[in-house]
This record gives sequence, structure tokens and C-alpha cells, in this order.
Amino acid sequence: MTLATPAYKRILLKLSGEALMGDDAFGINRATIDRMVSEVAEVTAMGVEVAVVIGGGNIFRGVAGGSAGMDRATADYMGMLATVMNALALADAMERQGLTARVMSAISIEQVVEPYVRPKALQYLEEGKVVVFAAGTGNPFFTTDTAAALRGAEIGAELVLKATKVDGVYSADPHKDPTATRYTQLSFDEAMVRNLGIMDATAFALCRDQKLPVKVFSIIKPGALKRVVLGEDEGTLVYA
Ligand SMILES: Nc1ncnc2c1ncn2[C@@H]1O[C@H](COP(=O)(O)OP(=O)(O)OP(=O)(O)O)[C@@H](O)[C@H]1O
Ligand SMILES: O=c1ccn([C@@H]2O[C@H](COP(=O)(O)O)[C@@H](O)[C@H]2O)c(=O)[nH]1
Repeated sequence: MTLATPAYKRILLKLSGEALMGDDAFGINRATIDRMVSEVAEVTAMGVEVAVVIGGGNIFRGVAGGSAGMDRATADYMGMLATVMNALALADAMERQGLTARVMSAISIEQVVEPYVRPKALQYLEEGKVVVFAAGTGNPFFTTDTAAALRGAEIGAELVLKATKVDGVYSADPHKDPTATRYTQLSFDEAMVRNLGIMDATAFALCRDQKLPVKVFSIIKPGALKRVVLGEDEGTLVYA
């Protein structure tokens, strides 16, 4: 049997918090998280080093708290703590499927998870452990997409994989505009000029400046993660 050769040695996978809900209205759907983890296990089995940034939209978004009258920075800290909960659930699901996972938090919460220390994260990746980065960038007014760009650049990932509920970048939000069409690829500048809301401008700009390509693909579609890692035609490539 010939084993497929991955196109990348080290990747940064951004998992949407909202995608963890599955068909539920809120929180973490057990079957959904287990299925996502089994897809991650498939690519680690190919020898790919995987770091994950997990979102928090299934639990809390600072912008929603802010618009409801809360202090925005306080609401953002709540959002970051939501990502810690998701990271713990994800690492737990990984361990139950035989992966070794380490959660590293950008906010100090040492009784719960270890702090983010870059050399330690690199060591874990070299040892074949999956590193789950929690608490985003550790700063309010940012997003976990920006955390994915930041950590991706820091660890020398070759690609940021944005795993989400849609199968790529569209000319408009496909959940709002049924006539929107999907791009196979486009540049960061095009994505920013056209104000495409799939990632925030800070994340796009950081990836562009660091020449770190982003692949947007569906985490709902079975096997899509593996196909992206194998360099096959899947989702949308955003390049510098
Ligand atoms: N041009 C576009 N192309 C594709 N999707 C778009 C576009 N504009 C907006 N979207 C929306 O962006 C969503 C994907 O973002 P997603 O919710 O995964 O990111 P997120 O907010 O970072 O995740 P989370 O906070 O849940 O972790 C899609 O579900 C889609 O509705
Ligand atoms: O660096 C960061 C990352 C996240 N936040 C807050 O957390 C929530 C959830 O993150 P998503 O990227 O929306 O999944 C976000 O709405 C922010 O409130 C942050 O402040 N800083």
C-alpha cells in the first residue's frame, strides 16, 4: 500500500467555535467534536505537525456582549475564556482518541492550563503532540482568526487552515446571499479590498505581511481536512 504524502510538514488549524455546535443551538455537540478530532487524527497519522486555534462563537462573542451594553473589553475577556473551555473539551476529545494534546493559554490561568510559551509549543510539535492554543491573542478587540495568523507565523506553519461552516470564500456571505459565488483562490489584497467577511482584516493583513497562505474549507464536509493537507483541490486558497 502506498501512503499519501502530505503537502505540509506543520500546519495551523483554526477551528470555528460555532462549528462545534453541530446542529445544536449552543455549546459543544459531542458527536461533532469527536468527528472533527478523528479528522485531525488522520492528518497527524501522516506525520503532519498540527497546532490548533479554537474559536469561541459557540459560547460567547465579545462584540455581542459589547452591543448589549457590556464594557467591550470585559466582554472580550469573557470570549477568550470561552475559547479556553472549547480548548479543554477539544484536548479531552483528542486524548480519548489516542492523540497527545497540550493546551496553552494566552491568558494566565495556570491551575487549569499551562501558559503559552513559544519554545515549549515548538518542542511539543516536534514531539508529535497536538498543541491547542487557547484564549486567542490574550488581548481584547482581537479575534481568534488573528490569533491563528499570529500563532501560525510564530510556529513557522506553512499554511493556516480555516475550518469553518462554509466551503470557501464567496463573493458575499453565502448564508445571506444565495447568488454568491465561490473563489478557488484570491489574494489577501483582493479579499481586503472586497471586504469579504470570512476573516477579519487584521488576520488577513498579518498573513499577507508574513506571506502565510490561508486555506478556507468546510469542516462539515467529511475528508476535506485531509484533502487540504494532501494539497488537493478543496476550499479557497488566499495567498500573498
Ligand atoms: N465572503 C464570505 N465568504 C464565505 N463566508 C463568509 C463571507 N462573509 C461572511 N462569511 C461568513 O463567515 C462565516 C465563517 O466564519 P466563522 O464563523 O467560521 O468564523 P469565526 O467567527 O472566526 O468562528 P467562531 O467565532 O465561531 O469560532 C461563515 O459561516 C459565513 O457565514
Ligand atoms: O484574541 C482574541 C480572541 C478572541 N477574543 C474574544 O473572544 C471571542 C470569541 O472569539 P471568536 O474569534 O469570535 O471565535 C471574540 O468575539 C472576542 O470577544 C478576543 O477578545 N481576543
